[in-house]
Amino acid sequence: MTTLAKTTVQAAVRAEALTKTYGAGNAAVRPLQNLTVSFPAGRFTAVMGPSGSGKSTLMHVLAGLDTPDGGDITLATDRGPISLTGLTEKQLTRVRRDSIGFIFQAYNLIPAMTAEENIVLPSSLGGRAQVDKTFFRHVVDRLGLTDRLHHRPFELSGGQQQRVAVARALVARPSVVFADEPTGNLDQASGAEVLDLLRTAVDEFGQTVIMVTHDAAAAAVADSTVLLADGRVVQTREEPSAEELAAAMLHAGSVVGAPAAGQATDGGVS
Ligand SMILES: Nc1ncnc2c1ncn2[C@@H]1O[C@H](COP(=O)(O)OP(=O)(O)OP(=O)(O)O)[C@@H](O)[C@H]1O
Repeated sequence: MTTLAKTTVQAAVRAEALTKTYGAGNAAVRPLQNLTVSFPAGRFTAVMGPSGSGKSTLMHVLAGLDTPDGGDITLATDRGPISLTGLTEKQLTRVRRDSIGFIFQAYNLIPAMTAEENIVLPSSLGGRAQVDKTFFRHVVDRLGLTDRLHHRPFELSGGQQQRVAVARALVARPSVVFADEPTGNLDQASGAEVLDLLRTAVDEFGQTVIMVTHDAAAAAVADSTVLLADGRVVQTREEPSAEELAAAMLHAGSVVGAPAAGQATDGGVS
């Protein structure tokens, strides 16, 4: 019991026995199959797995963008732990706005708005307290966006657009930042820059980052990696090398759903 309590306190997000099914009968797809995982606060965790293993579904469900069919999700926030399951849509919207940042592969910026307007948009919705100007300047400066603030997305490169999206996710100081393939559309140099910024968010701003990636080199930037296969956690690794992760991905692809001998299988990475 003591261990469980300690794990709960240290976890930024904990998911217990998540299930999710799309469709019915023979056409049913089960992207989450009794999935339990814990993401420690103040750390950078990568989520990897074969295509269709449930990574994006997990991110969306953990971030309150989609609802699981069963299981529990607990998010540690400034106001204490919040269970996402059972919240009304209105309550969920508030939790997303106040405690969650999300970075999408396709940036998802508002085309008619400047970079600055995009960055502060979530913070200005719903009567929320305005963004901390000092922190805004710090983030924008660290992300190299100071002289791009008045540009619209179409006037920015892909890498710059993703940096705006990273700034948007960080400025409100959410409890946790989810990133779903944030480097998937970027060239290698821009991708490395975004990864460096996510690392900075953890190391300098003390934030929690959970990132889905297909790229073993990108995952190696994280502190630990959770490997999914067939809707379950099959392995967790602390500070793995890119080579170890590439080998683990091959293994997960060939032994879908079967935990590797001697590996952690409870989903806990804290
Ligand atoms: N809205 C949806 N409706 C029906 N099926 C869905 C939906 N979203 C996801 N799926 C299915 O659920 C499974 C898991 O999808 P998910 O996107 O979570 O996998 P993934 O690991 O992120 O894959 P990839 O690496 O290819 O992005 C897939 O078979 C997918 O087709």
